[in-house]
Amino acid sequence: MIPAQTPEDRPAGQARQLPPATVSRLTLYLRTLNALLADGVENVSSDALAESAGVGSANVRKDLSHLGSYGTRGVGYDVANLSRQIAQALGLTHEWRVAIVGAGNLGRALARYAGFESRGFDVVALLDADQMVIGTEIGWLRVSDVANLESVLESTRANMVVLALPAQVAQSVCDRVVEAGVHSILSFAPVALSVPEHVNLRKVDMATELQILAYHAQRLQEPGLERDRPGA
Ligand SMILES: NC(=O)c1ccc[n+]([C@@H]2O[C@H](COP(=O)([O-])OP(=O)(O)OC[C@H]3O[C@@H](n4cnc5c(N)ncnc54)[C@H](O)[C@@H]3O)[C@@H](O)[C@H]2O)c1
Repeated sequence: MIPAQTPEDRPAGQARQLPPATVSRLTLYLRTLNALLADGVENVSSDALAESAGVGSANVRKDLSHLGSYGTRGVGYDVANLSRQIAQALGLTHEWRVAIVGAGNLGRALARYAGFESRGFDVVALLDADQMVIGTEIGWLRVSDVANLESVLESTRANMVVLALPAQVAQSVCDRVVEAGVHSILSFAPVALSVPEHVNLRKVDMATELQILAYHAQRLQEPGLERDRPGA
């Protein structure tokens, strides 16, 4: 995920636009580097980083060169330094406060997921339209009424919104989110949403991902075809 940033939000020195594939791979390197840090490892080679992230080592060197990081021959990359650089490039040194709209199966699961906080995302609000759900506690959050969306976004200082809503209401809620000034939106709703150009909208569509996976799985079974892997 690419956190949306206004120029004011952007940490000093981070002005460069990174290729989307690089951004995706940086998140993988960061996860690996954080695990190495936790194990007290100080240096890592591009080959080792490539292997643990499941990408080619040429990709690693190219991606990290975008950050101005070239490593030292025979030593590799300084783990702590590189992890800091990647976190900064991804905007993770910034405080991201996430509101989830839709407290159904998906919204509740996301709200309970403990892994967001350690990666710099604080879930600060959960909202729903159902009177049976509003006021209930999920994890440590109390579900707010979506009728108060604007004031909840303001009081929690949310700067990212996740839409975990039925398709038919997603656009109208999305419009309200944008109008309220939140310009980073991740949507799980199976519908195309339109947003103004200055808004960063990302869509997660698991069904599409599964279809892509099915396509690649089928290719692997066809003899003589190029063995292209998803994500390779
Ligand atoms: N992209 C994916 O990979 C993926 C995977 C699973 C589900 N989904 C989609 O995510 C969405 C949520 O799925 P789910 O299983 O949690 O559904 P769900 O029916 O369990 O939950 C939807 C919730 O949205 C609430 N809601 C309805 N209208 C609302 C509004 N105007 N404002 C606020 N809340 C409102 C409902 O009260 C309900 O609690 C659906 O659109 C589903 O298709 C996407």
